[in-house]
Amino acid sequence: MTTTVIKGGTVVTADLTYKADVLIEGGKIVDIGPGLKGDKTLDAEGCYVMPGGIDPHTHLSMPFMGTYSADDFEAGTRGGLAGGTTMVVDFALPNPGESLLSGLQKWDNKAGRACCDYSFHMAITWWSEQVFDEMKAITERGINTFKHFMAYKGSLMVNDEEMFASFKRCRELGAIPLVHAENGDIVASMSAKLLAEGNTGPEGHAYSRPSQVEGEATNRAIMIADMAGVPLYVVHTSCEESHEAIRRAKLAGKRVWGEPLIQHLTLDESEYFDKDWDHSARRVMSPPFRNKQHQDSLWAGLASGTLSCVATDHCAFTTEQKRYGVGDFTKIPNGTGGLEERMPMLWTYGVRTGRITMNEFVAVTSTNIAKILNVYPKKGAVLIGADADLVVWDPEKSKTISAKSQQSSIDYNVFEGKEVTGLPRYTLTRGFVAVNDGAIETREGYGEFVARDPMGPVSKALSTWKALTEPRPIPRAGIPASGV
Ligand SMILES: NC(=O)NCCC(=O)O
Ligand SMILES: [Zn+2]
Ligand SMILES: [Zn+2]
Repeated sequence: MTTTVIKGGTVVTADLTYKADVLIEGGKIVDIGPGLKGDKTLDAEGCYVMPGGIDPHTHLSMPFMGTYSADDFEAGTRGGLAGGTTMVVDFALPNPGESLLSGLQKWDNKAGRACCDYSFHMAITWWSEQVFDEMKAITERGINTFKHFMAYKGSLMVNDEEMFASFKRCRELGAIPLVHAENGDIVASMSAKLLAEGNTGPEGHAYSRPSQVEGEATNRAIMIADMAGVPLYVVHTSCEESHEAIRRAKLAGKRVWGEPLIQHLTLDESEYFDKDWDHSARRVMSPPFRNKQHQDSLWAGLASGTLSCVATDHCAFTTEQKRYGVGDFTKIPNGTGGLEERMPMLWTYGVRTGRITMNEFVAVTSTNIAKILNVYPKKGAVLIGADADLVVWDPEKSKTISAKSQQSSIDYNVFEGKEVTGLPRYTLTRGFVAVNDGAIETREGYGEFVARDPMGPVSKALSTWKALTEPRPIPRAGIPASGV
């Protein structure tokens, strides 16, 4: 078998920084140390050798709001690799009333085109005995996370009773529930009022989803998860109110993780006040972009560890698709791109500004989520035996982000014109060099499904603690427990 050596670089992991070569064989890391030799050499002089990024939140070819998100698994993962991401986790979305297994089959079919490894979260969009039963079959297929939409009333949204039932099932199975935390009833009511008052433009989207809507839902989901006895992962945490709820829960010993998006960290609400309808509509996503105070809160969360992972929620729509919502902001397909930009933007606005360290960068782009998903150290690590999903990061390489040179298939880029410094020289997916000295040489269909076992360390610990402390009957002399 041929070997590849990454030579002369500095290995950067979530907790260490040291000079070493990395030797790869059969898609795995087989040695780390000085003076290594291989059949093929990749020059990493002046570069950092880091675990490839894991994006835990994408929607590729997602049927949504009367259309499909425009980037499929090929274009999405090609963009990811171009920006240093070597694994994506997409959401399998059965329609309400549809079997989870048939929903999964559809995503299996689409993901066959992926250029890097991938996994799925399963969405719970309705509740029944069938869903309860199929959740077990889903975990046996290597999926240990279940997503719940608290928003999108009338389509994907589940109510508290359904969420509580599903969370309890997650606990039995050792799985982790995820939530899109926005109060869908309030959003629907506020949207109707705004439209009736003539607020039909894209800014209406932001007005209909203030931060309280997110803070309330986040806190509610945390409390429901605590009563069900499961950990909770809150996707796209965008504001202080939601972060506050997560922070408070963490300090109280609850097992909760928050996931800010690169868009919320670096783009703000002023985008919605642009005079150009297309400009504003292209940035419509849920939750919407927030103000600088909320952004500061998210950055502080990454630095302090109260927020855990930076994702993209990559869900790209063309301008033509966005125009479905001319005259009614509730019809603008929600979503933005970011797969190619996540790592360079976070490096530029996080590491280069001193908001986070290089090791924290690795933690929040890769290692933390690998641990949460229970795939560490196969993924998210530079260790002997780990998959050779690596990025050789050139901290001096710069570019200006532009739709003209992007991998995504859409006609604009929400980060257009941003100058980034810090880009991959090489990106390796299980040893295959998909980005070669900046050239994109991805292989469609190369990606493999990554199965994830349930009952990861946190689920196990919390389950043990909840079993120890659960309510018990008090034995009383002369009173039978059965009441007979
Ligand atoms: N975030 C967004 O606006 N679109 C994708 C679906 C979701 O995650 O809510
Ligand atoms: Zn969402
Ligand atoms: Zn999403």
